[in-house]
Amino acid sequence: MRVLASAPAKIILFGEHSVVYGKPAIAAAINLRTYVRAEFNDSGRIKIEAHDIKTPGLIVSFSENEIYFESDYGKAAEVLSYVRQAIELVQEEADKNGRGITVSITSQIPVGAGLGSSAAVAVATIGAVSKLLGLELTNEEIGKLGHRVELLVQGASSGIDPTVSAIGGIIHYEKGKFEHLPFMELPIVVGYTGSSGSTKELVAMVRRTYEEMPEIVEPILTSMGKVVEKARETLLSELEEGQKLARLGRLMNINHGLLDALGVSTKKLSELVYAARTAGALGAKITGAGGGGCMYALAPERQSEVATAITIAGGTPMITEISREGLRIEEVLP
Ligand SMILES: Nc1ncnc2c1ncn2[C@@H]1O[C@H](COP(=O)(O)OP(=O)(O)O)[C@@H](O)[C@H]1O
Ligand SMILES: C[C@@](O)(CCOP(=O)(O)O)CC(=O)O
Ligand SMILES: [Mg+2]
Repeated sequence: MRVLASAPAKIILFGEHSVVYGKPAIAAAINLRTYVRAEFNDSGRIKIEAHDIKTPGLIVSFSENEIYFESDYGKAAEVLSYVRQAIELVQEEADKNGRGITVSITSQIPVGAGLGSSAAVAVATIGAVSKLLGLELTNEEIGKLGHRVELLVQGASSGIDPTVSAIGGIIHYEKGKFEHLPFMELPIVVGYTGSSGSTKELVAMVRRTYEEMPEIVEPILTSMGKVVEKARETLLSELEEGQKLARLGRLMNINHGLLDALGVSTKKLSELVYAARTAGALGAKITGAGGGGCMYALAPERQSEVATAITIAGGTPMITEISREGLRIEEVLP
């Protein structure tokens, strides 16, 4: 039997980082996907084929007739820990870990770019392997298992990314609970700096600042939570479309400033944010953990101008759409 599953990337519209501290956040699935194929093999082992992951450079040294491999294979193996944990959790749930399984991954999502590649790979793996092992899980349950994977690998995770990747659409999320917000096409442009940041490290960095200066960081996190509530209110309001987007844009700019105050922006991210605003975006901010990765801009009728401005500022623009669908089983072959 062979199963092919896919799960989408996301952008965090409002509230990354503060969501880890129990504040609300809003995220949307977008139409870039990670595909995971799972099938049984006869080796009795788990085999992972990750086709899009760059491993640290290969280092070899030679003497007269010997080759010595000096690469850090520990690091390379660590990169696959989301996939490994996802497979192990499903095996536990299914109470089956006898048979060999081959998991093969291809992905459209840039890695470490704030677009939730870790959650998408975990959710798609859980989706494919659970189906292979005959477990009947809902997408919501798969999102919860994805959260456990992120907690195991990262040490901390709010769970918003695996939730939105599993169920799709636009969600308001707080402490493990979510609500779908009305679906709307948001005129967004994502700008990729080309560099990456590790969520695990950035979340730990914010935690250290919090512990060192709680009296300063707590009010920042509280303000972020308030920005999110205002954004939710705006999205649900009867305001005319233009006014709604203008208000959301202003809230994005405030949210970006607060993220910058937490220290998760970079020079390049800020340059892309300002380039987008100058080109007419109503708002622009980081999406995801920061430290590199992506920003996004809200740019009704200005998407192509903003995309050009992002290119000129040295980034890669991506005009993406919100995805209604979360985890999808693409194909089951006997
Ligand atoms: N296609 C993939 N195959 C295997 N692992 C992946 C893939 N995409 C992402 N990952 C895992 O997710 C990690 C990146 O997650 P993270 O630091 O949370 O950034 P983000 O979720 O913003 O991309 C990678 O280092 C790798 O461990
Ligand atoms: C920083 C955070 O709020 C979002 C991280 O998203 P990403 O892994 O950078 O795509 C962490 C979390 O919510 O668990
Ligand atoms: Mg992640």
